[in-house]
Amino acid sequence: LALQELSLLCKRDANGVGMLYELLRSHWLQALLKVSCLTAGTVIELLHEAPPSGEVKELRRLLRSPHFKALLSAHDTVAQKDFEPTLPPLPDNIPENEEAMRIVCLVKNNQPLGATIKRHEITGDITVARVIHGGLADRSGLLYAGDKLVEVNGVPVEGLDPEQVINILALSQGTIMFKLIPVSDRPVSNQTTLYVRAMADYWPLQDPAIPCADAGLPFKRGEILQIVDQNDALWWQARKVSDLSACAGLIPSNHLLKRKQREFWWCQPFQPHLCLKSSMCDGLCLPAVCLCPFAAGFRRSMRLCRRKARLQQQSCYSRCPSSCYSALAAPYEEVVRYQRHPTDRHRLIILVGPAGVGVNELRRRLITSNPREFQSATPHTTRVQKSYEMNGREYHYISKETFENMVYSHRMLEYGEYKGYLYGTSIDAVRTVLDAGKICVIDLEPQGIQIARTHELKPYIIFIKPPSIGCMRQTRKNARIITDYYVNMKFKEEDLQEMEESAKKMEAQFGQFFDHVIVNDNLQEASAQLLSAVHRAQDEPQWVPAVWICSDNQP
Ligand SMILES: Nc1ncnc2c1ncn2[C@@H]1O[C@H](COP(=O)(O)OP(=O)(O)OP(=O)(O)O)[C@@H](O)[C@H]1O
Repeated sequence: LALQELSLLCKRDANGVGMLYELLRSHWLQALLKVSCLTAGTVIELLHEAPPSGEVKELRRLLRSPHFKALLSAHDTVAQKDFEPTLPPLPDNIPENEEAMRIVCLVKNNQPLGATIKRHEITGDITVARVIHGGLADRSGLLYAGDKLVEVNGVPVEGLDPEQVINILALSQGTIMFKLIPVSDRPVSNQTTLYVRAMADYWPLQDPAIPCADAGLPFKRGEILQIVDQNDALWWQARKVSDLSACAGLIPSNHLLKRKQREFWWCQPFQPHLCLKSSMCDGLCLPAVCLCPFAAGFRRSMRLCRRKARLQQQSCYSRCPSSCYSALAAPYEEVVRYQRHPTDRHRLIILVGPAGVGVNELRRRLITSNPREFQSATPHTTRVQKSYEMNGREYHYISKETFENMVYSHRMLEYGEYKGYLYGTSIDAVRTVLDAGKICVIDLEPQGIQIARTHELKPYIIFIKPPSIGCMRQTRKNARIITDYYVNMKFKEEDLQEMEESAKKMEAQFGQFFDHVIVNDNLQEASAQLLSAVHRAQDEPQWVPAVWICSDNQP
């Protein structure tokens, strides 16, 4: 309506003076100016006096609704300039060259200021070193990296140490006033936000090199971080994706974290593809025969062979401090959000866990729940086929030479030797299941994870974790552990302890690769959790390594 009136006025009066006069006298403009000065309460009062038409009633109802009231109350606060706390007046002694000086007043609350300062080695100037994204200083939009501090709360900073300046800030109450010379050429940030998976743990409070420990962001391996600032070669700024509303924190840059790891991690990097030599005696019980069509991958000899792989790996665990791992190569792994297209192949599901935790029990239950949807990969072996077995069902029976060729051409996800025969799970066997449109579910020693992590298989890795020992004593009363000598042996106290220990080591060494963790306390609940995790992995967006998606250079 207002626009229509305006265009009419324009047509009537070419030189504009009359138009302006009429415009200022117009009812609609006067009403508009009046309303913008009124508080919400007054509007509602005015409506009471108005004749009770349908529109008035509706407006009254709208104005009384809680969200509208909140909006109007915010408007009223601003309209009445009802700010708190009241900022002090600007100082009288503003210098002559005030153009070059900026006075910044910030109200102190429980939050940290969100900026760090440093002293220039030669000039001794104290400058803002960095402003933390999302922090108080950043949100004020008044402080920038490179601004030179002249005064803090009226105290000249010339000649002071950064620590003394911080002391002044720490002691000040209410408001903080900075007098500063703005940085002449503020860097234009053209950085894109990057998402990474942390491949190591980081505790800023234990890092003597961090410029400000309180501004550090602690993180654990496997956590996804959003990197918002990489301007500094050594200290980046990041948030956790689990808490994007928080203000960013400092993390060591890729280069710095690698350097730290080189300093602290003296052990040999982990070698993922070990060939395991058996030193155990023969003459054990035969595996129980199971003719169900999805028996592949549950064979006892295969499991015992894998168990030995684990035992051999123990020697590496005992040599290493907490974090012996090849994260030395890449402390952060760039990740992207990936959602499988319904027509794409399914993601490989890998279950990892310490011996006896229930990996096979859970896998078996999952496959039995819907064999048309889930299937295991049939392992390969060099042992002789038994009369009741069928090639490709229990195992693929191949010669030692063929097996070794598969190993050399990196076609085995994991393999080992047991009782003089080779056993292994091949990438081809996984591919066969995936090509049939099924979800392939395998269990793997964690050492095989690195080989399985390819853009083709896009594995989703689930760690099956034991509950507390007390809990296992209760739940594992009827459980049976597979050993070399006994088929059905009850769990002993040492077995439970070993399971707990082994789970801790697996988490410490490989936790960064686990997409999901299930505590196998109650079997039914754990099975239900597994089923929903597997469906989520296929149908919902997940963080995956960026190279899987931008995969031109991927094997
Ligand atoms: N939550 C549970 N409560 C009770 N018993 C369980 C639970 N999970 C597994 N079990 C039982 O524990 C025993 C060991 O489980 P399972 O054979 O699946 O272990 P595993 O992790 O596959 O070990 P391995 O690596 O030796 O094959 C089985 O008897 C199984 O039924």
